[in-house]
Amino acid sequence: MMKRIIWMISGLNRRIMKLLFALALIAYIAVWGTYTNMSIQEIGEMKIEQQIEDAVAPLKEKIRDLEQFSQKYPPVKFLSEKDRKRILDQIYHLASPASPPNYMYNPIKTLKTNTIGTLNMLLAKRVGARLLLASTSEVYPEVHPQNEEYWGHVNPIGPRACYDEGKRVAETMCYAYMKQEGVEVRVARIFNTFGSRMHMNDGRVVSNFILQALQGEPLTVYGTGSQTRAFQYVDLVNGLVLLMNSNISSPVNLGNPEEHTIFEFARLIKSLVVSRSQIQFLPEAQDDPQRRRPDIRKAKMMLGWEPVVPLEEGLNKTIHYFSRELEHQANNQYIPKPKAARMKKGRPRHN
Ligand SMILES: O=C(O)[C@H]1O[C@H](OP(=O)(O)OP(=O)(O)OC[C@H]2O[C@@H](n3ccc(=O)[nH]c3=O)[C@H](O)[C@@H]2O)[C@H](O)[C@@H](O)[C@@H]1O
Repeated sequence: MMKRIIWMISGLNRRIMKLLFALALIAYIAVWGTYTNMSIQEIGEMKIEQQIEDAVAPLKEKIRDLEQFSQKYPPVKFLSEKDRKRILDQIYHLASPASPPNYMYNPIKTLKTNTIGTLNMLLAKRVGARLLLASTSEVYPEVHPQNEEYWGHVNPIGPRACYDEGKRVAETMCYAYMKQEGVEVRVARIFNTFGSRMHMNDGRVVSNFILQALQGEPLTVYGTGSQTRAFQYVDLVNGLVLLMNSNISSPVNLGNPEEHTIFEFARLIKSLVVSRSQIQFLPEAQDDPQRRRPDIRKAKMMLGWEPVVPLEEGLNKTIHYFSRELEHQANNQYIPKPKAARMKKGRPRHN
């Protein structure tokens, strides 16, 4: 074999040998020339590019791995309408100022909350959510006691109209959406509810009287104090949850049927606080409903709900909460003031 190769090389003549050598030399010069013609800057750039390439390579690898990983819950925006899941299995629509001085302060806002706000909530139809509207005893002052069959009697141009007419139209909207669009609605007509964590400047009678009694100020009774109310502790929330989860789509009263005159109520709070405050009679509030007591037979029968916390126990809890808040506020040098309702004309008197 070796002999054969030597024989082949020796067989090439000198001319061919020279030609091969020249070609090899040209090729060598061409490659070296290209390299040496590159500027130092270009060589530097090449090196940086190479370094970037090296750093990015593992990241590219990682992205390829992640792309193979199938997500259980991909972002909602990438899903088709049919596959999108909703969190709102239920909506509690409780928004609205509730204290008369508050809702009368900005009647337009009160109306907007109860009308436009309720319409917005009724977009529940888009997601198939069930909507519970917090309505009010204010839809029916006039007959006594109030059961759900009574349709109410309100003054559409009075100072309370922004609230009670607002709530009435909110109920109307709910039932229109129920009939036309199939929205599931629940309507709770809530009667005078109070409790710990209510705002001290709320302006309703419970917070006003407790605050006045604790601060040694006169308890302000509007009118003669012979008007009545029935007060419910905030454990009423259990009634809302039961109603939401029931199949009752017609309105249901939630409240405590234990009825007191406002004067009796002022005396009760004075004694629970052990306060030396006087009772002061101010002019009657305009359009003030004179008698109110819920008929809660429907809630008892259909929801198995009735008030659990007795009035005095609920008041004691609230008094305790308010006195702690007052201590806290005193440290911050802030003195809360009870808010006054809109009055008929007249002079204050004391008993
Ligand atoms: O909870 C209800 O069923 C409804 O009734 C309340 O209205 P109202 O009962 O007039 O609430 P308060 O402001 O607490 O007044 C109760 C009674 O106490 C009187 N009052 C109020 C405050 C006060 O300092 N002194 C006083 O004598 C009022 O004139 C009224 O007769 C509110 O309108 C709503 O929050 C609610 O929907």
